[in-house]
Amino acid sequence: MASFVIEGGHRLSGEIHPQGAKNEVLQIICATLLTAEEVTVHNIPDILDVNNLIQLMRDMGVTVSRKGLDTYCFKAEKLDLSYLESDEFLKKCSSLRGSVMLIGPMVARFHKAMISKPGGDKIGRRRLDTHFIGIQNLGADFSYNAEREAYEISACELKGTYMLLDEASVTGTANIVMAAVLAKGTTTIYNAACEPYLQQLCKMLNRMGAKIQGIASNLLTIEGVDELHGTEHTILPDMIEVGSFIGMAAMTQSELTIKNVSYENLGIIPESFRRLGVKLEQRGDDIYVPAQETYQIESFIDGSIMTIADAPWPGLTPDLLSVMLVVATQAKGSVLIHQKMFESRLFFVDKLIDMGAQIILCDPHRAVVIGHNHAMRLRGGNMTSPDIRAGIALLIAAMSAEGSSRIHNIEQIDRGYQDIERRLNAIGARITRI
Ligand SMILES: CC(=O)N[C@H]1[C@@H](OP(=O)(O)OP(=O)(O)OC[C@H]2O[C@@H](n3ccc(=O)[nH]c3=O)[C@H](O)[C@@H]2O)O[C@H](CO)[C@@H](O)[C@@H]1O
Ligand SMILES: C=C(OP(=O)(O)O)C(=O)O
Repeated sequence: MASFVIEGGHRLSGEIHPQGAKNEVLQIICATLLTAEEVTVHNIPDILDVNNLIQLMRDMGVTVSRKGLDTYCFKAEKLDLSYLESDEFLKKCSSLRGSVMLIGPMVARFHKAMISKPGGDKIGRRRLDTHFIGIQNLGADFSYNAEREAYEISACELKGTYMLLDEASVTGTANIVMAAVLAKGTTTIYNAACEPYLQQLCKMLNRMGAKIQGIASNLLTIEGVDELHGTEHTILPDMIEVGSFIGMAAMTQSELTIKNVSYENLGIIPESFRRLGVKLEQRGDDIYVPAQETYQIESFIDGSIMTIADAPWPGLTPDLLSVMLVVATQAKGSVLIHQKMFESRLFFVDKLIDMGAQIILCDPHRAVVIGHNHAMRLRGGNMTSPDIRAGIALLIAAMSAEGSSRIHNIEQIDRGYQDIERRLNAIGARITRI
């Protein structure tokens, strides 16, 4: 298990470029299974989760060739369907959340799929009902093999239908869309998730010959087609990384320019940081964060205490709440951070409390943060990263802290942030991997 040693208290300066979006690329790679033709994908981040999925595709028989630093071609002409029944395949799926999105394309094109309980962050219950019920509605049979702890899915033919999802699940919507594009007839999905990740997936599928309407809304209409073709696709900048860099600049009182952020796809993220008092400017497609000695949390119009809460898109993504919570520890004022979606994502605050932060964890979903207004710096600490976003939040805390810190289990950070210590050291951080 690798660790980071961080010497805190160094200001950052200069420019940083966000990587391609992890949660988009996981969907896009799975979608390449929907055609026998070549799909070229640009701006693929070099991170653990993505590399594991690419390897899994190769193991399944997909021809994958690297065409450039961040460009790959996928050709799923023939698959080794027997591999999909192997223990090795199931074991690999269980270490990767994105693997759940193999079901939709596999059932649509090859009429069968097998999947073990997918991995990903241990941040509370992560049920798969939306995926399973949606694909069952299209006509697939699911059975649970208790001995192998795996689901077996089969379908002779998928048929379009109307469905109202019980929740706007991101990967669930992607899975159902990928199944529906090759189903007979029309599928209507209401309460669909509509993050830029999904908008990008639907746009790519349409370029491949799919007929999807309602992109960017929560009502998708999909007219099934007989087959899809090859295409080219470029992954958007990772909005969670962009938000992490905004938080990092504010906490370390640094002047930073975040380049080519695709501002129109950031939704409410910039405004949410502004509500914490963080100043930032849109400059073309960049975000400029000036060095700020202090930032003051806003109140609501009626004077009541600010709440930052997650919500399905276009609400605030839950993946940035850990970073926003850390930023609040040095703000002027108080804020309630309400993580509605996941029930174990706030427990990392005990580490921040050890570092000197003033936080009251009210219950698993809510924490009140009373900011220090930079009057007292956090102290360096020794901690373990419980999940990807708590990991980056702790890294931000350590970069702003007095003294040196150690973060263990940084594989969690590597899951989603490319070459992070090299990129941050290039703008002034002092992080060593050991
Ligand atoms: C690989 C990937 O893309 N992972 C992302 C994806 O996970 P994933 O697709 O697994 O997450 P879901 O959207 O299915 O749901 C996330 C959690 O929120 C709850 N929920 C969801 C929708 C809703 O309207 N109400 C509600 O309470 C679910 O019960 C679940 O506990 O979306 C999550 C929510 O943005 C992000 O945190 C993950 O980074
Ligand atoms: C929770 C996340 O990832 P995953 O869904 O892969 O666990 C995340 O990206 O913040």
